[in-house]
Amino acid sequence: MKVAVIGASGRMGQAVIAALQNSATMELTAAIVSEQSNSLGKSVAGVNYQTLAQLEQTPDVFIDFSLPQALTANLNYAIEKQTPMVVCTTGLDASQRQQLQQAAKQVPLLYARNTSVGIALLEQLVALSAAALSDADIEIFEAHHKYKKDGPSGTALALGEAAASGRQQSFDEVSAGVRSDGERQQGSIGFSVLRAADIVGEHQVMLAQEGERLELNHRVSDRKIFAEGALRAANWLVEQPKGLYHMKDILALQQSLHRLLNS
Ligand SMILES: NC(=O)C1=CN([C@@H]2O[C@H](COP(=O)(O)OP(=O)(O)OC[C@H]3O[C@@H](n4cnc5c(N)ncnc54)[C@H](OP(=O)(O)O)[C@@H]3O)[C@@H](O)[C@H]2O)C=CC1
Ligand SMILES: O=C(O)C1=N[C@H](C(=O)O)C[C@H](O)C1
Repeated sequence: MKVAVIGASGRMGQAVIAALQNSATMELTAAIVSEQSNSLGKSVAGVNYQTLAQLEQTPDVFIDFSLPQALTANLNYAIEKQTPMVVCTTGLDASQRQQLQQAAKQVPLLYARNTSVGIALLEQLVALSAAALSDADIEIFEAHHKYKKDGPSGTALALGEAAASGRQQSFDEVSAGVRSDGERQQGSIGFSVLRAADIVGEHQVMLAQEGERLELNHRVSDRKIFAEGALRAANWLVEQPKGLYHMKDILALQQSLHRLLNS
């Protein structure tokens, strides 16, 4: 399978390229960067860095770990070439999320703010816990490396959305955003953000009640976890009809949880 990586020069782009070099079935055929990139004129894993406009050979799938400002051009290209795309970029605003929905009517897209299996499972556990502990105060903490541009992380927001959906609430109505001062409003979901050194990605969801609290933690110490998840997503996506998919669709976690809860 021919794979084009968008954001190829970045931390995640490099991790995906390393994972592709270990794959028996998938190969890197294009390393896409921005028009301003310092990497143009250089190569990686035997492939020259190039812009999307310079791409000559259409791949079987795109894996996008770039930045929000690249989204529109990336989606338009995927539609034009009728090529599935795994979108892993975070920090998208509401109109960009809307663009994803629209584009998915024309081409298969998988949107994953976190491609690890652990976070896909954690989202299900958070929805379940939020429903079961319906009065608990929910707070979400995330920690990442000092270069991360967006915050709260895409994963933290996805976990907040999972908690709200577990309580059949609208996330926008219950989200308190990043906490600063003032009393906590009952039923709100607050976020705390830490940026330091080389932390790869850590998330904690706390469900606190008087006298006890449940803490659900996930820590990634190596970006190959995200890279391998993205390859798994790409492998799965190329077999799907147009539509918008998520990691949970690949892993069928909802069915497993449902079976367990009903056994
Ligand atoms: N879903 C997941 O599991 C994960 C998602 N992420 C997300 O992935 C994204 C990238 O993270 P990370 O690798 O750390 O970030 P980096 O800043 O290291 O990499 C982003 C790369 O995107 C490239 N880029 C910028 N604009 C464009 C453009 N218009 N077209 C093509 N490439 C472009 C830049 O390359 P150049 O300057 O050379 O053009 C840059 O190297 C972030 O949104 C992050 O939150 C991160 C980890 C896991
Ligand atoms: O920028 C990162 O590094 C990460 N971004 C993703 C996010 O915003 O949730 C996923 C991961 O935690 C690493």
